Amino acid sequence: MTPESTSPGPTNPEPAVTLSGAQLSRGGRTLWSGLDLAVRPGEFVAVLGPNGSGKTSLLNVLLGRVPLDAGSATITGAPVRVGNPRIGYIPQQQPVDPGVPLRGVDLVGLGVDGHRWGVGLRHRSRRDARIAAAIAQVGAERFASTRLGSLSGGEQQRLRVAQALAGDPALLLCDEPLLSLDLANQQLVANLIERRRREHDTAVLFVTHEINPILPLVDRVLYLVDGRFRIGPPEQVMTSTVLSELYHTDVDVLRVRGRLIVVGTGDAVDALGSVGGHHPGPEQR
Ligand SMILES: Nc1ncnc2c1ncn2[C@@H]1O[C@H](COP(=O)(O)OP(=O)(O)OP(=O)(O)O)[C@@H](O)[C@H]1O
Repeated sequence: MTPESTSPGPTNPEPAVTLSGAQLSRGGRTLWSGLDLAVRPGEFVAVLGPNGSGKTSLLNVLLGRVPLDAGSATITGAPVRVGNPRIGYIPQQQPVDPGVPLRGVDLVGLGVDGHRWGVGLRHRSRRDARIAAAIAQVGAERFASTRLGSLSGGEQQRLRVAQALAGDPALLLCDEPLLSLDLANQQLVANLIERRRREHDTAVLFVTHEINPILPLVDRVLYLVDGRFRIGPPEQVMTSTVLSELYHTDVDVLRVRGRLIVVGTGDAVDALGSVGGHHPGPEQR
């Protein structure tokens, strides 16, 4: 597959992300190779795959933290680099020690001037206004001045979203942002990301093990398995045929009340881990 977009223009804008012939090996293993992908502005791409398939490593490549072994990667037309202000990043949730003196408002502040360490915005009032706007965007005014370690996982995650949005990103990289959130907070965080995408044409690369909470939002899926991958709309990739090919074993994909249930057999049960929503939901338990 080759990146779909050619020369940028009003009807063919610069892709938010391009990967061309991208290859990455870690620990002596090729995670993926020959990866071609162009993500257009405003596109929502879910990145799925079992543990260790290279999803987080892909985000690290786009963040400029890990070099490709072959091929190239660009962000809004420019080569990847560390500290790219066009990128908003929501990392995997880490527990925050209650003793850490960082407040929500400080975390969001890093999103405003994090790419300009030691310089900051010229006018403090403008910086404060941007922080306040980002906090308001996620409805976190009530707890923004509280220490992060004293906040619930859902409250912390809202502030991480605010931090990622504060820099006005063209691309949002989200690493399992719904992990360990209850259903209401999953919905809330997914809606915040979706609103950003819709209102600002921000492209979204969303790493997840559970596609169901975001299924209505997803334009395309990038599914990585043991060095193999498929890219396409969910209805073309999340099928028994495609997943059986990727896993080299029988995998059934069922649609139950708008949810995708992935059922593997033999090794696939282990290989699938928590992939793609095969967990029994409350209604199946
Ligand atoms: N710095 C590193 N050095 C060596 N190997 C690494 C490094 N970082 C990651 N890896 C290996 O690369 C592989 C892919 O890791 P990665 O974190 O990208 O997977 P993932 O698909 O995000 O997994 P998970 O679903 O468990 O988060 C793993 O086998 C991991 O051990």
